[in-house]
Formats: sequence, structure tokens, C-alpha cells
Amino acid sequence: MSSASLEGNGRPSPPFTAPPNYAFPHHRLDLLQRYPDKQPIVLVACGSFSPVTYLHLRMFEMAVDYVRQNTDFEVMGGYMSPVSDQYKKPGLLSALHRVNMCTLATEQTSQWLMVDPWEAFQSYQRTAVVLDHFDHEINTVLGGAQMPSSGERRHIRVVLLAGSDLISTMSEPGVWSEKDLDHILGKYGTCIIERAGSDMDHATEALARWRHNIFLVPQLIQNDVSSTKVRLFLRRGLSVRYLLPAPVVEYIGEHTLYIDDASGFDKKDKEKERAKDDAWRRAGASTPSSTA
Ligand SMILES: Nc1ncnc2c1ncn2[C@@H]1O[C@H](COP(=O)(O)OP(=O)(O)OP(=O)(O)O)[C@@H](O)[C@H]1O
Ligand SMILES: NC(=O)c1ccc[n+]([C@@H]2O[C@H](COP(=O)(O)O)[C@@H](O)[C@H]2O)c1
Repeated sequence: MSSASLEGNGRPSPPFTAPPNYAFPHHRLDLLQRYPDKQPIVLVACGSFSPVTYLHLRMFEMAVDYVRQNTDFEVMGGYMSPVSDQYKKPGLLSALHRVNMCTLATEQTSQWLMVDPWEAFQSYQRTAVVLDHFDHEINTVLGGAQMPSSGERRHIRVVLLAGSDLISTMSEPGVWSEKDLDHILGKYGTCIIERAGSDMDHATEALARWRHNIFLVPQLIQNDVSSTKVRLFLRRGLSVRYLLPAPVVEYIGEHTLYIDDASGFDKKDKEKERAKDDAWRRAGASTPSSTA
């Protein structure tokens, strides 16, 4: 990463390209440390959020409880970073809709979560680069955390928040580069939320050298809501109320999203999604069972 330099106005110039009219959201970021003995951190969840569900929001609450009870960290803020349209994942709705839904979910159901649209509204950015962007905005531009008595500034550590299914892809060949893994897990670290169907031990087996920076958060109440299942429900005309925040359900209805499976799908993806629907129908199941 290139280091930031000072512009004529004395502000550090960003070492990254930003989308037009972009401003880093920090209206809910707490820069004043309450517990000076603890290390300040910010949680960042990267993903599709197509659409955002209560489980995405729950991940942050689970992480905060875990951090408070088991670590010497103090959580100063939490961000969702929806991935760019260029990620080309089946079922990926336009970045604008995904960012809007995440914003409704965070602004209307939480007091501390925020959505950063930096990644969403530009070319695809690797997770290592996304975390560098947060580090730059929080520490270089905003100056990090402030100690209550002395006013001394402290570096805020950015920590990746992810489900165990995402972390298990870190052991799959060709998905993450070794250099990026070392950057993400060596410099930043990750809070991993247990996810039904994805074994935590298996997910972290190959990541043992970064063990000291990996925090495993058990899911004490099993909940396997996924965006895939929500999309399946919507396509079949079933209710998704109480799986997603109410304003997000309303937004989906107003914009008739996910009803027509043409949204974000190419022909091959469409066939895959139809096969999932057919399998579900053949099984006579009352709820979809696929998590992929
Ligand atoms: N039920 C869940 N339990 C734990 N982690 C979850 C859960 N749902 C989503 N996550 C995590 O949230 C992050 C963003 O996930 P993403 O947007 O891909 O949601 P998803 O429900 O897995 O989507 P899709 O079904 O479209 O693959 C990932 O780190 C993922 O592991
Ligand atoms: N090499 C990488 O940086 C890399 C690889 C795979 C997934 N990811 C990220 O993980 C997230 C995965 O999201 P999904 O679970 O929705 O596929 C996305 O934010 C994506 O950018 C990053």
C-alpha cells in the first residue's frame, strides 16, 4: 500500500481511488475511549448483503458480547461494506439497492452500526484493500481514538467480521492470495461467527499461524437465515417478515426486488437458481433447505 501524503490543505490525501462524491461515514463512530486499558477496535463486515438480513446485524451484536467477555478490546464502531457489482455473484442486486437496504437496516434498527459505500460504488476491491481503506480513514484521516484524560491519540485496529463459511474459503485454493491472507490475518485479524453447516475448526485449520489474531465466536442460538433463502422465499411469494428488518421488507416490496429472477443473473445462474427451486418443490419441503 502506498503511504498517504499531505495535500496543500494539510489533510492527508487518500492512497485509494474513491467513488464520486464519496465521504467516509463516521457519524456513529465513537472516537473517545471509555476503557484506556483496552485496545480500540472497529468491526468491518464485507459481503454481498443481497439482501441484508437480521443475521448480518446479529453478527455484530454477537461479536461485541464476545469481545467484552473474552478480550481486551473495546469496540468503537461497526461497518457493513457491501461488495461492488463487479463481484458477479448469483443473486447480486445492484449496489445502489444493496447499500440502500443496509442503510435502512443499520439506521433504523441500531444505534451504532454504519454502512460504508466506498467498496460498493466502484471496481471490485479485494478485502485486504477494503481493510486498508478503513484503516486509512479511521487512523490517518480521523486520527484514531482519543484517551479520555490525556487526550492522547491511539491507533484503532480494524478487525474483519465474518461468518465461518467465508473464512473456510480462505483455505480453498485460488480464492485468496497468501499475501492478502497474511495482510488480513497478520495485520488486522478476524472475528469469526459460527455458521450452521460450516465447521469452525475446519474453517480455521489451515490458518493456524495467525491463531493469535483469530477470535472464534460461537452462535449460542442457532439461526441459519441466509440471503439465498430470503431470495428463494421472495421468488415463491412467501413472507420474509421477521427475517429482515421491516423497513428492508418494505423497500423490497416497493421496488419489487427479487421477484423476477433476472435480477443480477446470467443464464447459467438462472438455471442454477431454478434447479434449487425445483429440488425444493420435489422434496415437498415447506422451507428451502439450500444455504449456498
Ligand atoms: N446465518 C449466518 N451466520 C453467520 N454468519 C453469517 C450468516 N449469514 C451471513 N453471514 C456472514 O455475513 C457475511 C456477509 O454474508 P453474505 O452477504 O454473503 O450473506 P449470505 O446470507 O451468506 O448470502 P448468500 O446467501 O447470498 O450467499 C459473511 O461473512 C457471512 O459469512
Ligand atoms: N481475495 C479476496 O479478497 C476475497 C476472496 C473471496 C471473497 N472476498 C470477499 O468476501 C466477501 C464474500 O461475500 P459473499 O459471502 O457474499 O460471497 C466479499 O466482500 C468479497 O469481496 C474477498
